[in-house]
Amino acid sequence: MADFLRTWLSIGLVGLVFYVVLPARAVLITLPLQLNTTFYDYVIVGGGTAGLTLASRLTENASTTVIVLEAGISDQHFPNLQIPFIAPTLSPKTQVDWNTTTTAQPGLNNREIPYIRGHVLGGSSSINYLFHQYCSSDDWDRLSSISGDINWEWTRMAKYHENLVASADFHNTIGQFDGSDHSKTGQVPISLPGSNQSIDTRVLATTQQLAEFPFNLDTGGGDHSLLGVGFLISSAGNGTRSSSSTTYLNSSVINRPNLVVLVNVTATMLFQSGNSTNGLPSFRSLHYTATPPPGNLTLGTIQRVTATKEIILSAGAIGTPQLLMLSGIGDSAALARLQINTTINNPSVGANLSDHMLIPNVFAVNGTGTLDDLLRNATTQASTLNQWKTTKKGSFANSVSNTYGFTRFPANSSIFNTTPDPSAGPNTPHWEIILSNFFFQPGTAMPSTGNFLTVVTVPSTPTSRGSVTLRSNNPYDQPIVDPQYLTTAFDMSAAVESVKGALRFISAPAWSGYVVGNFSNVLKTATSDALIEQYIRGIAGSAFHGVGTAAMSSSNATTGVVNSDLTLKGVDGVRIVDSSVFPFIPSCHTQGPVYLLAERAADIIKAANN
Ligand SMILES: Cc1cc2nc3c(=O)[nH]c(=O)nc-3n(C[C@H](O)[C@H](O)[C@H](O)COP(=O)(O)OP(=O)(O)OC[C@H]3O[C@@H](n4cnc5c(N)ncnc54)[C@H](O)[C@@H]3O)c2cc1C
Repeated sequence: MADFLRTWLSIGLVGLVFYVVLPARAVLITLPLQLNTTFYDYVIVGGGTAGLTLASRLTENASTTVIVLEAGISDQHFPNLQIPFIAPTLSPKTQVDWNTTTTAQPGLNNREIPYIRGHVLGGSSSINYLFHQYCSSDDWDRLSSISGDINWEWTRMAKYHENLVASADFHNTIGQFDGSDHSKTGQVPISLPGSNQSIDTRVLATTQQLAEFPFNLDTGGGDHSLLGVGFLISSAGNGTRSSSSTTYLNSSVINRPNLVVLVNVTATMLFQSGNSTNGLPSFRSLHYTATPPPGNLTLGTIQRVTATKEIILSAGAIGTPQLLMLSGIGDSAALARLQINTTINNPSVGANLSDHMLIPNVFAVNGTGTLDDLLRNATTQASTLNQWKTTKKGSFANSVSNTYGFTRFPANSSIFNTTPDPSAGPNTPHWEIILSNFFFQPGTAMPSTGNFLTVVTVPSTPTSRGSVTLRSNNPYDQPIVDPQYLTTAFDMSAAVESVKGALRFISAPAWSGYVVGNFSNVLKTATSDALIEQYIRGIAGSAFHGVGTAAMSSSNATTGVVNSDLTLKGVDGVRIVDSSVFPFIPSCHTQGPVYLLAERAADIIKAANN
């Protein structure tokens, strides 16, 4: 999708840069020489989803000093990040993406696929697709049980909620969400779709016609079951993206004298600055350099910064284990092969990578209300862009979907014959269905004519586990990202069942005469599970929800990277707060869980240091 959208939007986006005026926010520091000191209470590596949440919360106390080091650029120069609908054009292979590619994936016919992660202030929350939920209460309860910390239970995490605002067009949203499930005092504005799409009524009719896909009044998860199909809640307010940068780092926060945000700098290594009173190695200093241009591996001038209280790693599920390993914290045999001295031997660092897959199933439809012509027609794009610029309404104010949902496999499903149910509990989905009113098949050129429906499916509880390892001891070298997609029998069966579920969804009477046929010739002739499997291996991609590479475990566990209070095991002075600490992938999109994690982390850190 990204390629064709970038093409069709290129003219409009150029226009946007000139016309959209961003709200005034303080200029971020880009040169280390501008710093007054190299000592701060907290040094946060990564100004992404979790990192900026923490920076904002920790500097609420005016006497607490914080520096954030962000490898990417400032989001303030990229107003197109704010337009929800064009999110898929922001990556891959752009200035705001790390441009990481996976290793050849055996489960995907040995394809190497883009592994997108934000390289910009706000991190992945600045470029993601804005789906927003908190996953199931079971997911949080499992985290609590694995970590041995009751405070990760959903009932105790629910207080860290978002701020539900009106839909972009202020339409009547009664029947589209449950207001009692949402806080109005949180930091991240979220909202319902601002404009109807022609397929919305068919989707809703399907929930009446097929018992398998009941209507879900609220898809936010947490207090409300995720199961069923309903309206998408987006991390957008008034038609504009809510990222961790636009929300937690708003103009009043960025102007705090006790907060410094340094962009375009890459942390390259933590180093031991002493020992704690109980004999653990203390890591409170780190090295960083100006971020080099892509592909430049020559080490730049090294700067040093020291935390008087803690270093907090929020560099994401790839960046955090990479930095740990560069610092000698990881599997000692692997580190030795790269001439890195081991300080802490912990083979769990970088292991256990878990990610969701996205399977885009495209169907030709008999109808003209799709958004395909918007994608093809420059005049319509220009007027839609203009509508967004002037009113923050219209198709560009919405995410790529209005409706979606989650479902479980029946308890007696043959899929459980060989693998016990990997879900966190009975209210946790096994797969997700997303309805998009246009052609959405990453990597495939959009047909020049025709109208399409894309039914994306996402298996929610994958059991395949991959890894992040170092390619070399050069901090600018991309790490080796190997998610091992679809390498378990359960994951392959779940993927096949999700596609069959998508086919059942569109076989409801509501779609009769509308869906004309499969776009994919492979799916068209896939008359057996084995053939559907082949189709999936050729088409599936990442949903960019990687977790698990610095997994949380109880303090007496023999595996894992952080304790339940997010302190790095075997080390003094370091915590990890980002998606890498989830030992299991939450069953929904991951930014909501990351925000909650970071909110609680801020409370833990404040309590520990007061
Ligand atoms: C394309 C895309 C679409 C997605 N869509 C959705 C969605 O619709 N809904 C949803 O819920 N989730 C979505 N996600 C996932 C979600 O956005 C992430 O799980 C979440 O934002 C991760 O937060 P994080 O804090 O762990 O990492 P990030 O937000 O990625 O932050 C990590 C930050 O650390 C910086 N960094 C890394 N290494 C270093 C270093 N050495 N020095 C300095 N800085 C460093 C990075 O540049 C980045 O800014 C999507 C992700 C992507 C990439």
